[in-house]
Amino acid sequence: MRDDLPSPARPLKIGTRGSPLALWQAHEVRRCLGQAFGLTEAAFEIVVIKVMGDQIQDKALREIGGKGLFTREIEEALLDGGIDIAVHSMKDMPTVQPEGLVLDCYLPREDVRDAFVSPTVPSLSALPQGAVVGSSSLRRRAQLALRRPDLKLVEFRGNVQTRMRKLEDGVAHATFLAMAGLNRLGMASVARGPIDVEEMLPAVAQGAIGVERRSSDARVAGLLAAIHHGETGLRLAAERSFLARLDGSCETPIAGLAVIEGDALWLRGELLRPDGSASVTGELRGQVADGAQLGRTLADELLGRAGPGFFG
Ligand SMILES: NCc1[nH]cc(CCC(=O)O)c1CC(=O)O
Repeated sequence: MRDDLPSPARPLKIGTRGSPLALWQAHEVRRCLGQAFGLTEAAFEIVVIKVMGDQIQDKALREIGGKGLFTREIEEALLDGGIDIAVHSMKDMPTVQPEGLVLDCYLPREDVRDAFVSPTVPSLSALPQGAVVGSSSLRRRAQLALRRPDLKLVEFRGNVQTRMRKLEDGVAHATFLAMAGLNRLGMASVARGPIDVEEMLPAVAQGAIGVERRSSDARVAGLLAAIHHGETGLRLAAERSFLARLDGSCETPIAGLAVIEGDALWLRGELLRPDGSASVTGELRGQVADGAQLGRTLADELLGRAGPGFFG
């Protein structure tokens, strides 16, 4: 193994998108591997890869459609050997990986909650009647429309700075961002605070970073095993099997969250109509090791209650 470690002469190539959050995540994986194996930064090379989802800024992503808008080019680089590992926000990852790739390494999960962000309004419940909220997340839009049909929703994309500028310009009174991203970028102060998961159930895998590799690469598998966080993996196994059973895509508003309490895993899920006119929620508890099965069972239960044509 020692002979196989990355070195400045043969660096491990880490593929990532170029956004500030993506770069932070890639640096964090480098830091964890460096610490686990006593390697300096020179033993790694960060390779920034442009993805389709970053190049289109003027449209809601669901209008462009298709899964993997943030991952396809990175996975192609992994498959053709241009990079050795790929670092992803698990929230943006399709539930099925391309032939030849595996995703079984997760860093410890950050805060899973959404943040309420507004220059003028102190909290979600303090939003006045008819206030304008910016979000392009189908889940957040549907959750808000369900609970607060009086609010006006407008599309909102771009990085944190762009969104803050739009708020300052009065384009909307408030927006939502993941606490995880804000915490990682040292920007938690832009948030008024986290929203309880009881009030807004987060996206499946929110706050989790995953590292993908080639299935055939035993050397890299050994490196990644040393930094894998087991509890995060068990939680994501449940959440992602829930999502996979629902065939969750960018067009379906779905929320899901698993937490581990001792030997028990507690999975909550929510399906919404995109216009927020209806939702079905449910929860299941079971053994930690049965997470994937719990996810499928909860998905089937919610789909049964939703009935055909629920998503419209
Ligand atoms: N869809 C974009 C995206 N993917 C991951 C995060 C945040 C970090 C995370 O959930 O790990 C964000 C931005 C946001 O929702 O605010």
